[in-house]
Amino acid sequence: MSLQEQAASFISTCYQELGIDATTLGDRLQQVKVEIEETGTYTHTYEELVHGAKMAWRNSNKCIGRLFWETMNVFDAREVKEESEVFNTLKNHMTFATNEGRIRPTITVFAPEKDGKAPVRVINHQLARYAGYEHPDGTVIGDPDSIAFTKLCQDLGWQGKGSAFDLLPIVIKLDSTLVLQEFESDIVLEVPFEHPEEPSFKELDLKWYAVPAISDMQLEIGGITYPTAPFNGWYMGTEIGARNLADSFRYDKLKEVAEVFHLDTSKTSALWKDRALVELNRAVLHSFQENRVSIVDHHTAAEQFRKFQQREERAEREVTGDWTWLIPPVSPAATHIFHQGFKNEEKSPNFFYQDKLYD
Ligand code: HEM
Ligand SMILES: N/C(=N/c1cccc(CO[C@@H]2CCNC2)c1)c1cccs1
Repeated sequence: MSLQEQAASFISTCYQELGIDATTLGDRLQQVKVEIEETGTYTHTYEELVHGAKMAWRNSNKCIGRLFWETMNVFDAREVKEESEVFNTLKNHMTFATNEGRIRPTITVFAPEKDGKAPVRVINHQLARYAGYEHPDGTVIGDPDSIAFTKLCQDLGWQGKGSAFDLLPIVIKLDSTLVLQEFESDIVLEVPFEHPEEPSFKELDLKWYAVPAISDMQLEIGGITYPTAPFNGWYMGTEIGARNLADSFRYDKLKEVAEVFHLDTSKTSALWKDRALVELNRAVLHSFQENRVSIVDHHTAAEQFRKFQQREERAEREVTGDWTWLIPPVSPAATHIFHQGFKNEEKSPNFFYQDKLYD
């Protein structure tokens, strides 16, 4: 589709969903047509940007959390150009979103691509994430998923403490220069893990950051690409308890958890990994709840997703989805999602992967 057609399709849908009267729509479509003819691109109004970002979340096929798509907070940072302003805007996003634990789903939209180039990029995968250090003997401290990015930060002069949970700095790219800055430690809220019944669990010294904020995907609305549009929600417990801390290629903690519960790890048929997974996930949910930090268990999340499906049905919109991502990694068949199919059709507006600026 041409830019003009993509723009017309988005703006028509947007105005129809917002109940804006048709005469305004006609004027707007004409205005956009002229702007594209004159400049090769067009500028979204604030309300088009806000609704477009919400539609992108609603169209995210891999997301189980879409029930709340209309409640997202949208910050318009399209005029933010200076390095210090970019860092401040990102810190303000994290502070606002964290909200002392009552997490607010939020997106900050920076300037769109111009002549195929991004005015600003955030290099981090997430605004908050832990470093990964690969020692010469092959042992890894911290998050193996962060090894390459940690090396980049070190090349840029960053010194981590070398612990398993060192918060990484923010790295942005402006005018083809990479600049880094640490978040002040009070900006990133973290939750230490304890188990609801087993006091010795805390001796594992596990913790995780409160707010997942994806900062490396691009937002596409009506043919316009926003390369930097960091967005956050809250965690589903299994992301931390069944993947980040459990995967053998991540923090690989299942054996240590099994030992805390004196499980027999000599044969798989004792299902010690499954029992360790349940106890680790119970500890994650319990600890977030004890610290009054938003989190959702995978059963509640599935029920919320069912409600999203019902509401979309009433709005006469087909719910598309990627089944392989929508099913939770713990007890998937205990949710309704497992027992149905989804069309994995890509709608727009949406979020997309883009080139990683480091290897
Ligand atoms: C509010 C709470 C939210 C919850 C509990 C939630 C839950 C999830 C989960 C569990 C995943 C799969 C992640 C993985 O397996 O690594 C996911 C994926 C995704 N979510 Fe949500 N989400 C939430 C909010 C949001 C928001 C606010 C946005 C954007 C505005 C969003 C957009 C996405 C996208 C684009 C993906 C796929 C990412 C990829 O392809 O790598 N979600 N979500
Ligand atoms: N709970 C979340 N979970 C995720 C959502 C999207 C992506 C991810 C992490 O994706 C990584 C890349 C592919 N798998 C891990 C996690 C949210 C992050 C931002 C808003 S909600």
